[in-house]
Amino acid sequence: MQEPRAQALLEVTGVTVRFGGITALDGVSFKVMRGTIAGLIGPNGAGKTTLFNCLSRLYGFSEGEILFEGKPLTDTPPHGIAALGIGRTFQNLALFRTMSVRDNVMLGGHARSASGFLSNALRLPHVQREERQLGARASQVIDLLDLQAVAATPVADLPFGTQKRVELARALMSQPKLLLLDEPAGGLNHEEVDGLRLLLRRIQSELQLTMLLVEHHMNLVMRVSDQVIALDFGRKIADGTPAEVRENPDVVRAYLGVEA
Ligand SMILES: Nc1ncnc2c1ncn2[C@@H]1O[C@H](COP(=O)(O)OP(=O)(O)OP(=O)(O)O)[C@@H](O)[C@H]1O
Repeated sequence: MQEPRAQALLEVTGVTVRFGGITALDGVSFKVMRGTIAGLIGPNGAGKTTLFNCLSRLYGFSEGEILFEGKPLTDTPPHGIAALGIGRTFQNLALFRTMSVRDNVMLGGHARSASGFLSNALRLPHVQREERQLGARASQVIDLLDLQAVAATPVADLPFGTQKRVELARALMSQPKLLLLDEPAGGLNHEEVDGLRLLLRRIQSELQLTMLLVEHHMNLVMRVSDQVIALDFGRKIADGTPAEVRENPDVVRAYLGVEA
């Protein structure tokens, strides 16, 4: 039997999504191995967001299959995706701006908590235990993302780059096995992008996390990813190491719009 770490965590096979006359994804297949960072690139309209939305079950697909840990994703309803181990961040931050960093982070853990509304309201002993565990985990995640100094600060009072780290922290609270990052470098300055690259590597090594990121910031994708997948007009045009993909003539053509 194969070692679990050597297996693909995610296997996308022949996924096709159509919106009326538009084929947003056209038979896309790729694998992401456990513990690796994969970058998903492509010009505007290539199908990157559509693919993310398929992975978080916001969109259905007319053909193909997505296996997560060897099981069809379609076996799990959309609201069960976080509990299955797939977390995500959004292009536009989805934080509660008047709440503190710590409270925002804590909320990320509730997506996976087992307690129901009634036992929460009654503060039953197992709920209190769960709250304590969530609190301890929030402290760990806040430390990992260097947010200790601002833990009590309302999110609205923080610079945009720090707010993005809070969103990342919140996504980590659900203890995902696969983290989908939607343009994590969007809106960040040069220095912040470099900090993000180191942070993603730290998260990967400390939490043994697998990540798939959609990103337009080429420098970040090429430096942080173990594998890069390129889409164009809904089709996969390249899949390999950053060096291989950067030199691929179809990728060069897709970005420059000229013969390579
Ligand atoms: N809900 C939808 N209804 C109709 N068409 C859609 C929908 N979502 C995406 N599309 C179309 O599918 C194609 C792929 O779009 P998608 O947003 O996945 O591309 P993208 O690679 O994420 O682009 P960008 O980099 O600009 O975010 C586009 O032609 C888009 O107009």
